[in-house]
Order: sequence, then structure tokens, then C-alpha cells
Amino acid sequence: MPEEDPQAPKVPQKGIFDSENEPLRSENASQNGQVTPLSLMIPTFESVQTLPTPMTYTPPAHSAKSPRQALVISKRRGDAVQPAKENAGAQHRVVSELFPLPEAAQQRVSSLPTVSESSSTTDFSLSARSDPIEVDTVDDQEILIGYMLDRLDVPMRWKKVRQIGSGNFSNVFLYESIDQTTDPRLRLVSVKRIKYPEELVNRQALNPQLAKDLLSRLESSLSRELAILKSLDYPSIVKLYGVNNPVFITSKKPLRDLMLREDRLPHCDMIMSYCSGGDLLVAATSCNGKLEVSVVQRLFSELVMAVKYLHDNNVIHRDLKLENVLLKFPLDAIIDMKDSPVYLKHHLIELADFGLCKKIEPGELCTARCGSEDYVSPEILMGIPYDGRLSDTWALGVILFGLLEDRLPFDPPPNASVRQRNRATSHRIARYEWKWLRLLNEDLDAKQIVQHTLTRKSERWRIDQIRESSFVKSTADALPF
Ligand SMILES: Nc1ncnc2c1ncn2[C@@H]1O[C@H](COP(=O)(O)OP(=O)(O)OP(=O)(O)O)[C@@H](O)[C@H]1O
Repeated sequence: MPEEDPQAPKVPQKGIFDSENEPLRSENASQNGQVTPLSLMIPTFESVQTLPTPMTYTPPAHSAKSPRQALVISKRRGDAVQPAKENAGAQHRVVSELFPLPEAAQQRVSSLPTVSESSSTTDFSLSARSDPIEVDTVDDQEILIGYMLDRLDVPMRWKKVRQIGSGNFSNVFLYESIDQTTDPRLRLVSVKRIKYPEELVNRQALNPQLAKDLLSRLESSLSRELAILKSLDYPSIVKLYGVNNPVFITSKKPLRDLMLREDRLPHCDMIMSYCSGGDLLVAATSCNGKLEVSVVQRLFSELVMAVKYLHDNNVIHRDLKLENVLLKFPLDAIIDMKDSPVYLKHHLIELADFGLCKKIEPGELCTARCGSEDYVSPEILMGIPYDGRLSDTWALGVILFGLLEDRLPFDPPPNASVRQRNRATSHRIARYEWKWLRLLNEDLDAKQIVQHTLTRKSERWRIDQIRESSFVKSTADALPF
């Protein structure tokens, strides 16, 4: 039996079941008699008493990371399309998990069937209160006071420069230090400001039990991300420098403690290393398919090393995707650096977004179904206990394919029929349905990695096998970290 995730909530089996409690059958299943959990039911959020674990939803239309150019990778996140299409927003991603999305009420949320994970429910003293919870919202905060992890007693100040990103669970801002700092890394920092669920932000009257549940998920998810980030120390992984309130570091139940003090939900800012090149999705798509294989090799090899560091330390990421690979410098600068010694000496990427990561025991299987739709492995889609390391290597295969082919493997192929286009991405994933187009006749070492990762878990390469593959080994051996 797999061990259960100690920090995930208990989520009853509640997803894709019809009135007789029979799983709905997929297109595939109706042909071969097997049940595949691919159909979606779309409940309204209000009717969800227990939180759906993974959710397919339409991301908010507004985003600071919207590239304003046409993107070659066709099915881009709802926020990464041209302005005219922003509100069409029909792109879906599977996300998760421990607390509902901010602005959930505006989004199309679909629950998938899930496997329960045990909960470490925090006992918020909310059962007696029926009034809305006051939330500290500070998106316009110009001056940030923060505390470094190693100097929690000394406040430092930064001034907001601009917003640099937005995800489902956070807004990310660039801040510049006001104080004299001897540490050059702290001069420009990125600040990840956690978005709270819309029900809390809008202060709608919440069922006290639901509020308690929601807050406990929020707290355990936040604490987990902070604790794991704090424990990581690798050049190619985003660095947590500090937080806006030391309680987020010192307490195991920071929200509860701060709410007792202030009777309102405190905001949480994570002060982190800044990557001026933005994310790899935007950078790669801006090349219009002209990213050289040697650059792909350099960046991908470093990413493999970062994931190897995580797996060696029993951490799984569970949300590896192009958007979460940040570039330390703009891509043009990286390309110009190719002949300089810096190219191999300095880290060029930082892996970000540890909101779904988890510390696991060796051999432990996970049950929380989470990730981003295009990158999620078949076993997570199926709702069976999965090895998080193998789901991470699957996602690495998706990333590498995307960089090489300039489209994602489970998008409908460019020459797809209407019927193929109408099929859900999850159908193609469940059938391992991907193929080379641009590289069809190319003999390239990199293809071997994709072939051995976008495959059944029993045959799938682990991170060490990817590390030792010819495409990665020569570059990774040359990196000093
Ligand atoms: N350290 C950083 N430096 C530069 N940009 C960053 C940094 N961290 C995040 N960003 C930008 O902000 C975006 C959102 O950040 P992040 O993925 O951490 O948020 P999230 O809310 O957890 O996202 P998701 O919806 O993918 O879960 C990133 O895709 C990136 O463009």
C-alpha cells in the first residue's frame, strides 16, 4: 500500500461518477470496455462541499506575463494569447489541490475523480464564527518590509518596481532594495504574493466548516512550500531569501497564529531570487521555433540537474513546465554568451513554483492528483497511486519535446482533423498519443529522452538515466554545480 501524503486533505472519492455511482466512460472506454476517468463533470463551485483535488479551469484573463506576440506553441495558457482573445480564455489546465483557486467563482472548475489523501487538518477556531473573514489584501503595496531567513529580527525594506508575473496562486512583483545591503543578491528581488481564494477575498459569508477546511488547506500548502523552499540550496533552483512576516518561518501554523493576533487573514509575501529573463515558455515562443538545439541542450541539461537535486533529496516538484523554468538572463543574452566561459560556469535557469512540491519517503507513492494539464502523466490522470519522480520525468519529456518541436506533444497535431482537435488533451495523454513532425527524420540524441519519458511508467526513465543520456551527460559533466 502506498503511504498517504501526510499534508494533503482527505478528499472523498467524488469526481466523475454518474448517479448510479458508476464512473462515466471515456470515448476510449466505450470501445474497449475499460474505464478511463477522462470525462469531466462541471460542478459549480458553491455546490462543492469537499474540495475537488485536481481542477481543470480557465485561468484568469488578466496577467502581467502575457507576451504580446503571436505564440507558436499553439495552445497557450489563456493569459498568453493575443489581447483580443484574452477573454475567450478557453484553455484549460489541470491544477490542484490543497486549496481552491483564487477567483474560483469566475472560473470553470471541473472535478476529476481522485484518490483520498490523508489530512493534517489545522484546527482553526472558526466554528463559532459566521461572519466573513477579513483578508489583508496588499497588491498595491509600494514599500515592502521583509525579514531574511538568517536575520529574522532585522527588518529590511524594498520598493516596488513592477509586476513581473502572475499565476493561479500568486502575483509576482519585482522589488528593489531601499536599504544599503552588502548582499548584491538582495538588491533586486522577486516577491511572490500569495492569492487567496476568492471566497475569502470577497468576504462572502462562508459556511464555517468550509472556511475552516479552506484555511487549513491554505495553511498546510503554504507552510509546505515555504519549508521545502527553505531547505533547498542549489544554483538552478529559485532561492527563498525571506518573508514579509517571520511568523511564516517560525510557526508551524502561521495563519492561525497571525489570525489570532489580528483577527484577519494576513498576506504572505515570499522574497526570492529574481530571474530577469522571465520564463522559458515566453522566451522559447518568442524565438518562433528557431531555438538552436545546442541552447536547448544547455538549458535542459541544467534543468535535469535541478530535478536530480530534488529527487536526490526526496523532493518531487509535480508542476514541471516551461512556465516554471525561469531564465537568469534574457534569452538573447544567453545566446550571445555561447562562446564565453560564463556559459558553462554560471547557472542560466532557476526552477520555480514549489506550490505542489512534496517531500517523500524513498519508494513512497502519491495520491494527490495535481499538475498542469499538458504536462500531467497518464497515471496521475487515471487517479492511481503514482511515483512522483516518474511523473516529474514525464513532464521533463513534455518540456524537451516542446523546446525541440515548438509545440507540446499532446496538443492536436497541426494537420489534425476536426474530430482530433475536439478530443481532450487528456485523451491523447492516456493513449500516449504523440509523434514527431519537425524532427521526424532527424537523428538526434535528444529524441531518445523524449521516447523514454513519454512512455509507460514501467519503462520510463528515471532522472539518473536522463542525466546519463548522451544528450545531457556531456553538458552536465561540464557544469561546475
Ligand atoms: N523569481 C522570479 N523571477 C522572475 N519571474 C518570476 C519569478 N517567480 C515567478 N516569476 C513569474 O511569475 C509567474 C508565476 O509564478 P509562479 O509560477 O511561482 O506562480 P503560481 O501562482 O504558483 O503559478 P501556477 O499558476 O503555475 O501555479 C512565473 O511563470 C514567472 O513568469
